Amino acid sequence: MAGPLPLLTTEPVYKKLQVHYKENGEKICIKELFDKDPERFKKFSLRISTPNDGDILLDYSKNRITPEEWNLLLELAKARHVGEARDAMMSGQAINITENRAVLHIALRNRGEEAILVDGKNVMPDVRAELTHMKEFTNQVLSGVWRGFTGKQITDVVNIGIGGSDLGPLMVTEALKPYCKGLRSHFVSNIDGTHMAEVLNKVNYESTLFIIASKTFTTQETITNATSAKNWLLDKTKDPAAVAKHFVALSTNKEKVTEFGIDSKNMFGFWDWVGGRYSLWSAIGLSICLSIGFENFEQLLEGAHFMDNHFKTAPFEQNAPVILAMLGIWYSNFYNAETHAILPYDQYLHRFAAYFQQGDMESNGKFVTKTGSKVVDYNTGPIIWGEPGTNGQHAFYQLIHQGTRLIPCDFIAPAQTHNPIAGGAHHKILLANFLAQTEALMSGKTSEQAKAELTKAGMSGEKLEQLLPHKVFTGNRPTNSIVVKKVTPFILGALIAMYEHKIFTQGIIWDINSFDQWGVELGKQLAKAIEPELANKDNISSHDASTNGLINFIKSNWS
Ligand SMILES: O=P(O)(O)OC[C@H]1O[C@H](O)[C@@H](O)[C@@H](O)[C@@H]1O
Repeated sequence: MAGPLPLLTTEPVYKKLQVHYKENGEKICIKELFDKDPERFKKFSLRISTPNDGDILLDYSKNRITPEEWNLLLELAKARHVGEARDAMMSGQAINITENRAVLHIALRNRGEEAILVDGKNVMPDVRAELTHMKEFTNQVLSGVWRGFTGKQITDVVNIGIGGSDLGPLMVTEALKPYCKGLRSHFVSNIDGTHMAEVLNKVNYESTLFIIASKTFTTQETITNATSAKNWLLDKTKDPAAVAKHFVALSTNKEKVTEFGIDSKNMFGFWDWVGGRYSLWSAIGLSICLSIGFENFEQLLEGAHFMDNHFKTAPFEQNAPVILAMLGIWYSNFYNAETHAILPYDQYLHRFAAYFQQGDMESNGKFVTKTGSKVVDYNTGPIIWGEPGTNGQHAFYQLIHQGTRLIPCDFIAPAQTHNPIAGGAHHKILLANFLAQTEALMSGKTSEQAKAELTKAGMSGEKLEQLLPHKVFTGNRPTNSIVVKKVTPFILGALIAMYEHKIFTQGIIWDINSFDQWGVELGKQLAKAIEPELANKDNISSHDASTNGLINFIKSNWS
């Protein structure tokens, strides 16, 4: 790619999209598009066939796009050189420019033979060696060869980490519970002592393995929590030798791991080219391996690798990450949608949206372009949120259906459940609700329809007229539906990678660096300054009046 990208809003095709939006945007009626074109579902949906886990269906036909806008959006992806940027990432170039690092989570799940070079060195032998280390350790723990200090078999695993060293393993462990081999998994992230205390109450020191997960091994929350766990163990065993049997570390920082007191042979490494929020595929996935077994973890990697290949080779009009990305651009940058909801109709995926809050918002929550200028006339990353269906339906869907904001939603549903209880009745109801929601969001209910219903129910006159406007649904609310056969490790890996590459593509369009996270630093710095001020009860006056007032109020409540 020759030189830096021009400002997004000066791209000729972006300008064309602006004209289209101005002339058409508010007039596009999804339902009418279906009426006009019986082939619309066929044209605006994509089936990706996996080798053994069925097809992934992405139905994006219920969106406010006509073929004209869609072609322009795909043209925009080309104009922004998404293909070249993708190839630069996948070939190990230092695309994380503010940290001068490659971005190679794809190497962690590369199942092919090809070399991937960073500064001229093939990283694949190291990746494979670490996977072998993880496999051996997992098998030792699961088979009972690895035992606690007093000879008991391990029954509980506590992952201590935060952000990318917590959310991924937690989300995947929950999502793949049906594949659990029997160990109980716990996750401690919050510095709030309650989180650690509650877990320690549940486990037995003789059969508990602590995994200290931290890329940097300097994160205050994690090191404080790990130290408390270590002291708890030492308090019970009265023997420092116990640490070697109950603590392992996942990190890029050998020196700090050793300093903490964990033997380097109990350390699983990774590299600075693995971003925290893209690290579940690395040693950070050890708690996943211990939960579902190494073979299933490999299936997760296989699924992600499959999606990497899809992203790499499929033309943009059939490329799931690019399609999702460009739809998001349409809503964020033209309709000014502020948020994007991820709504999995699968209880096991209950942390999926939370995981992508970090994945998306830490990646694309940036206001400075790669060349350092301020983004002034377009929005970057949206606010990501969501809860599993049908819980969300009974909580916040009211606003999605009848609120004043436009909220594009992704619905994710498996055709088959892992738990077909009551003869499969639950799953049929769940699926009926998923299908009904996307239909309702698109179709809405006109005043005439609502009136007919009220009349049928025996209502008339002033009462009917009063109630009528409240019963109207404007509809035309856009949704994507992502349907899979079943949430297997392979499919989950593919879905996660699909969203990762969507985020990547949007970052390229917006010309921001999706791979740093300076925004988390300022709060950390200021907390360090406040900490000593909480050492005693003295009145504080070194901050603004509000911060002083808050500190002094807290202190006055210490007795
Ligand atoms: O794994 P670590 O180094 O403990 O970092 C944990 C988290 O810290 C910060 O909040 C950010 O840098 C996140 O991206 C990261 O995931």
